[in-house]
Amino acid sequence: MRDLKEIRKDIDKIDNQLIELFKQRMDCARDVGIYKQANNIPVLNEGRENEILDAVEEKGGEYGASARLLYSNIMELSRALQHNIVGSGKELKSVINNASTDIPSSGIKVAYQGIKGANGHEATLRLFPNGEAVNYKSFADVFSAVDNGEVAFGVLPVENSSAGSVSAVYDLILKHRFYIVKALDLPIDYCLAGLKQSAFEDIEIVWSHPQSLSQCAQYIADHGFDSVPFSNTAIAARDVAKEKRLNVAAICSYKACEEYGLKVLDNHLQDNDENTTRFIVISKKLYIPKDANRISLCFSLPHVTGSLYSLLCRFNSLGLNLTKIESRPRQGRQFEYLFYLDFSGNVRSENVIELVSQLSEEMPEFSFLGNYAEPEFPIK
Ligand SMILES: O=C(O)C(=O)C[C@]1(C(=O)O)C=C[C@@H](O)C=C1
Repeated sequence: MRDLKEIRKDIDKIDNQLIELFKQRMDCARDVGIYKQANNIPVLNEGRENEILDAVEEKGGEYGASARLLYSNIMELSRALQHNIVGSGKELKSVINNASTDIPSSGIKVAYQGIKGANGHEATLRLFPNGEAVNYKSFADVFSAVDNGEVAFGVLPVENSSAGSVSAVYDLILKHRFYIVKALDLPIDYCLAGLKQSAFEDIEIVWSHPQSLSQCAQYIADHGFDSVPFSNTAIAARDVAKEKRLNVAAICSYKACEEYGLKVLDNHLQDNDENTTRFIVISKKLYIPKDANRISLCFSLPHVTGSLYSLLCRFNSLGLNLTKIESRPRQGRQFEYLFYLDFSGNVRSENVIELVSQLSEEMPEFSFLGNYAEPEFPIK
């Protein structure tokens, strides 16, 4: 066995050589950057990178896979350097610099999906206490209303703490790419809402939105109820009141129960006590409030080996905290995905805007979706 001190001496010697070579390589990358800027050539050259990665993997022998990983990181660093030289992301920087900081709070219409008493309605009232809440039948209708200017903003649920993402909304976000200007985690508390003349023992069937049925799945199973999906919790409550069947109740908010003249037959049905749903506000116009602390992006990945891995490394190396990553299959393209990503930060800080600008140049179908203020913890 070799002596540890001796081995470490060797490592130090090799590192001294490696760091010199690394500096020389970065100097070359900088020179390529200057050449690329002068000749208007894009920073990323996937073909060249793949050639280098294949060659080092082969030459790396038993360490081939590790050599590939090391080089993909090195080239990531060369690209970051070159993006600074060529001044990447000019368009995006100008969009961000021209964003307004103050979101109008009164004299505006705000769209939500469902009817009065729906969780979306409650979220809208909390997000825009002085706005006019306007209801639409579907999530797609909310997007259309924002698109054609019928309303200034739209409020949409994106994720529930126990039932997961609302994938239909993510698909619409990725399709329309409106800006996200606010977000809120709303505590969700469900009751069992029946007719005034019903008793708890009469109930055999529950009506609600599939997400809500899923958030109360254990409760429903424990009581042996049959469940029927509805497009919205408040619509389920309204229809229970309309159809007058003694054995049917809605799983809905306390507000919806009251709104449609129903009686609370049981309380707090959600399986998880900390049940919350995250709502976002979409807008055609970009607003970036001064206290913005969350950034959303969407893109697809370049065809470079390990591109998702190296993307995550970039956030990690800047100490930026990813709060969400969601992938959705691209329509009509097998095994190709669009990514939706949220992270903590403000684009007014230099390292954040540099990273976002670099990604805007490198990620196919990139969109900056917004930088908005979101409370760290659910409101009560
Ligand atoms: O060869 C180039 O075009 C470079 O910019 C150099 C380099 C590298 O570090 O090797 C960096 C970025 C490119 O995507 C490809 C390769």
